[in-house]
Amino acid sequence: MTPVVEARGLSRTYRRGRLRVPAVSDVDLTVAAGTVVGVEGPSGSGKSTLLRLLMRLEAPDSGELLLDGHASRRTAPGWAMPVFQDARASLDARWPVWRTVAEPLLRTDRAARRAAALDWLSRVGLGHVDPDARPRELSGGQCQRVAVARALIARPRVVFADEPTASLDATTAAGITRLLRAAADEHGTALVVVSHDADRLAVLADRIVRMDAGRLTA
Ligand SMILES: Nc1ncnc2c1ncn2[C@@H]1O[C@H](COP(=O)(O)OP(=O)(O)OP(=O)(O)O)[C@@H](O)[C@H]1O
Repeated sequence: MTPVVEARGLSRTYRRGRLRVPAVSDVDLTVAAGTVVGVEGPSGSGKSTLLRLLMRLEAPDSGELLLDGHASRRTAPGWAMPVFQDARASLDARWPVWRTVAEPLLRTDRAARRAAALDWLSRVGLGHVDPDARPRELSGGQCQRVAVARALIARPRVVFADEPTASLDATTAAGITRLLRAAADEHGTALVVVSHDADRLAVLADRIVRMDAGRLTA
């Protein structure tokens, strides 16, 4: 079967003055449908840069990235969903949270979208939050859960998540971990999850890879 994500020799170097900082060096990574790959590694080892390359938010200096076997830049809306490290900044400050959660449900009518969003807010443990609240009225961890709900609501083919449980207490983090795992098991979503939390990754991931100074080790 064609992997959902196939990276070959991805490299990305940043310029800092006269210096060249190799953030990601010659990374090969394959992620099949229904599998969760955990990415761990020390701060500054290139994990977030790798995710941005896989999401095609940045172009690599060299290497190849195939998504569902295609090298073209465009994927269908909602095909790949992100959960960014700074969740609040990734949410539209002007939108009520229900609308943000429902955003990937492109063609559904408004009442159905709102109902689905309320259901997902409840699944991520935000059933008690006003669905018309704006992100500034929520805590960082609540914004993170809004981002997870938005990422999963339309059953995407792949989710790229950067520290999706970092600002959550242990019980809430366990609930979010179960939802991510269920997306893989029940809907065949592929997930790439960056986390500093080795225990959580051990529960969530089928395979854990480690970034070290831009290089990937098994
Ligand atoms: N936009 C940028 N411009 C210049 N250098 C950058 C940029 N983004 C990242 N870097 C550098 O690339 C390297 C990898 O950074 P990256 O954010 O990918 O690491 P990380 O493993 O995600 O770190 P953390 O765990 O702290 O989030 C670091 O040396 C960082 O300073």
